[in-house]
Amino acid sequence: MTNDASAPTEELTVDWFLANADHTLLAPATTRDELHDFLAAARELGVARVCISPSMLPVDPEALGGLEVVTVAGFPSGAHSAETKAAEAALAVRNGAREVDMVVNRGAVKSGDRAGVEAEIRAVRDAIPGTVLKVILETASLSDSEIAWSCAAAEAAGADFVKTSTGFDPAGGASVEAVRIMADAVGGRLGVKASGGIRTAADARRMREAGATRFGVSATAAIVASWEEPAPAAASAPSGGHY
Ligand SMILES: O=C[C@H](O)COP(=O)(O)O
Repeated sequence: MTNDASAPTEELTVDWFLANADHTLLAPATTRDELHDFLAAARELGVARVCISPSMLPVDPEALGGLEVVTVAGFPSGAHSAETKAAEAALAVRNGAREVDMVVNRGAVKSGDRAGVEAEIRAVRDAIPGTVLKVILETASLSDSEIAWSCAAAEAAGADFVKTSTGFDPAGGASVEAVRIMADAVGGRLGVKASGGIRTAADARRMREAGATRFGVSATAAIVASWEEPAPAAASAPSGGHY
């Protein structure tokens, strides 16, 4: 299964987390040297995948050292045309991306344009057949009902995952509540990627318990370092956001 949408029953070990984390570097001013250091750290951490900006592709296979490349389309606003997102995704796949995380058109979601949302996701889906496609909803800016029907649109359009956040929305990143709504909406048929503001192992565990099957994280080293720490008594929702 491409979306690892299995129910969250297995123990959340650090190895499972590393196998299901997209170690992320999407800061717009990232330099080539910073990318090089990030990839070296990713190999050291033992993650399976890195999520980087499409302008960084293709990546020297030696620098990748077996890491799979995830990239983004229409990032971070999502306000690009469907054609632009589809072309960006197709180019990224030609440049070595194995998975593409597209940002949904939030204006269309806010307008209640279910057909338009589904059509743009399908446009990207059709542009990259056989490549894992995730749909970023930017859930902190959506109502519960908007999250739920957007997930249904993503499923109908053939996406493999729904994903909470870009990590760049001032309104916030992933929340337990949003992940739960998404997991309920896709019912295990699609994966659920929690991303944005996940900073500790306790955050990751809460997301997993809510139904996350994948994590988008830039604080991967800190999460791994905090793995054996006791969980804090009070659950705090990650705030997310780089701005
Ligand atoms: O897509 C992934 C996010 O950009 C990661 O957000 P983060 O830097 O808050 O972990």
